[in-house]
Amino acid sequence: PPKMAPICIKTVLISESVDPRCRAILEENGIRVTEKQSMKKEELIAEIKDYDGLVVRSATKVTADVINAADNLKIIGRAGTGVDNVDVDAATKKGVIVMNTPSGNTISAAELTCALLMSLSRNVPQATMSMKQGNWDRKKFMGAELYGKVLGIVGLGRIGKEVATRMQAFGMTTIGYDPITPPEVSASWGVEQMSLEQLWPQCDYITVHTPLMPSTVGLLNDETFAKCKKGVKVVNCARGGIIDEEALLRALESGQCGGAGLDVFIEEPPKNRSLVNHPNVISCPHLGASTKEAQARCGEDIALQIVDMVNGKNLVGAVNAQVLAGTFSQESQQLIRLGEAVGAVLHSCNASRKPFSHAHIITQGSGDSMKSCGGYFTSAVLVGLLNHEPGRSANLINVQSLAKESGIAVALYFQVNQSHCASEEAGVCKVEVVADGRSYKASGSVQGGVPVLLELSGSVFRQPVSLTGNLLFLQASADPQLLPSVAGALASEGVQIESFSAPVDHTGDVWYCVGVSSLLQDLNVLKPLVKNVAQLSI
Ligand SMILES: NC(=O)C1=CN([C@@H]2O[C@H](COP(=O)(O)OP(=O)(O)OC[C@H]3O[C@@H](n4cnc5c(N)ncnc54)[C@H](O)[C@@H]3O)[C@@H](O)[C@H]2O)C=CC1
Ligand SMILES: O=C(O)C(=O)COP(=O)(O)O
Repeated sequence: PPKMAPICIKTVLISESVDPRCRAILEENGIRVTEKQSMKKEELIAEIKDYDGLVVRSATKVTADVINAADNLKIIGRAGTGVDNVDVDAATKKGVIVMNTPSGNTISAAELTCALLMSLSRNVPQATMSMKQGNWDRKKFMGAELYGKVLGIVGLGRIGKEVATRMQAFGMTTIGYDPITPPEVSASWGVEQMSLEQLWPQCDYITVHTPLMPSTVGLLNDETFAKCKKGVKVVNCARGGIIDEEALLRALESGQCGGAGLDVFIEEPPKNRSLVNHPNVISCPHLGASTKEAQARCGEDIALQIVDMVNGKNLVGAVNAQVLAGTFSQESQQLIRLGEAVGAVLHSCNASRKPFSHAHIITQGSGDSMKSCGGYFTSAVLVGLLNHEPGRSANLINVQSLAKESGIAVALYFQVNQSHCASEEAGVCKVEVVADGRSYKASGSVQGGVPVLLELSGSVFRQPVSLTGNLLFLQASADPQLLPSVAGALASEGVQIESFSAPVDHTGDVWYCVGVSSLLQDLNVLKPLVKNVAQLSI
């Protein structure tokens, strides 16, 4: 039966070194935590089976195999920013929330970027190594000032901004490119935006701060290096591959690139050490977020975000599951219960058991709630429709993609209701679904916090039917004798009638709804009395 239970997390696996505050906060909130480290993929696949939550950093590869092996998984928490190590699509399909803590390590990553820029300008790491080898080589490590140089920042989000303002203090001119951050916004923190074509030839230094995604793989490549100033120095503190590693090596060897500061690699740790070993490359083993402060923030943030979600307080940091964002108020929870219940009623009335081809959902109301609930209300109806199909485990996160896979054409409309009578102010939903060419309709509302059914396929109930408990839906020709005959048939099965809702109209085949003490083992006992019978527990 459909249930809008709060997201329940009882057990969490932390598969990497995450600040101890994370475990402490989860445990203080009654969540059992297991910590493991350096797990091989097979171990993770075997271990993840029973956990409700997984907390990772960047080393755990949460692939589709891992996600699909996790029978109870509801959340993947990333104690950090980049989620490129998580197969977010696979998680969404499975109905698993992916959540990160995007601002906890911004300052640390920006500071390391600045450290690499400064080290590149003055050869600090190379000079240190030379000193340790007993040398005193003042000529070899001649540097250049950052003052007056041009820094190109590709990706003007959180980290890009912090790098810009810090390097401006050194007298650098900061220019940049970002397809989303508006130029006037970046201008307010001193970064002039321009196209990449204009940017490349102007830069003495280039630093990248984008996520890793198809459009950012190889942003710096043979072609773009060729457009840069000879001797340009580059920094990658974002993700391995944003600067094409092979193109970088070629540019370093030709002198087109004068030096690189790398914190991240396509493969971590990199097996191919040619970049790391190049004399003009300085590098770190992915240390951008490795500060006490960043780890404390990220560990604490991810735990608090999970706890807030479990307590139905709010949803912060979800990178998929946007549909859940507006679902934490009591009113939206009630609408979700209504949507799921109406969907479940229509599912149970689909006598053909053939798949649904269409779902049309109309929300009507004079208040704002019915207008703004469209996204999650539609998903809730689909959950009710699909969750009862064998092998399906639909929730608000994955149901749109499940509906698409099933070929259901979904349409949503909103109608403003001018009337101000109490029931209509609460809002009414009308849902029509089609299966095997036959249409089924239901309309419902929330009354006194409870979802109610107002109408079922043309039969308007005299009293709203409370959509809770065990319900039987009977389609029969209108007949005053129906109630006693049904009561008799049910009694013979040990089932008592708790409520009986008849329609206003008494012509032709109409729908009745009967509240019962328990569901029937076998619906056949009612078949001689009715045209159609369906049952449901909500
Ligand atoms: N080395 C480390 O330990 C750390 C690395 N990171 C990485 O840093 C990167 C950036 O992080 P944040 O600044 O927090 O992310 P953010 O989301 O605040 O900023 C990323 C920016 O990149 C922009 N962008 C997207 N596609 C682009 C393109 N094709 N060209 C130019 N800009 C593009 C976006 O519009 C956005 O403004 C992420 O890849 C993250 O994983 C983050 C923290 C620590
Ligand atoms: O937050 C990020 O994107 C990072 O790259 C930091 O990774 P980490 O948590 O140190 O494995």
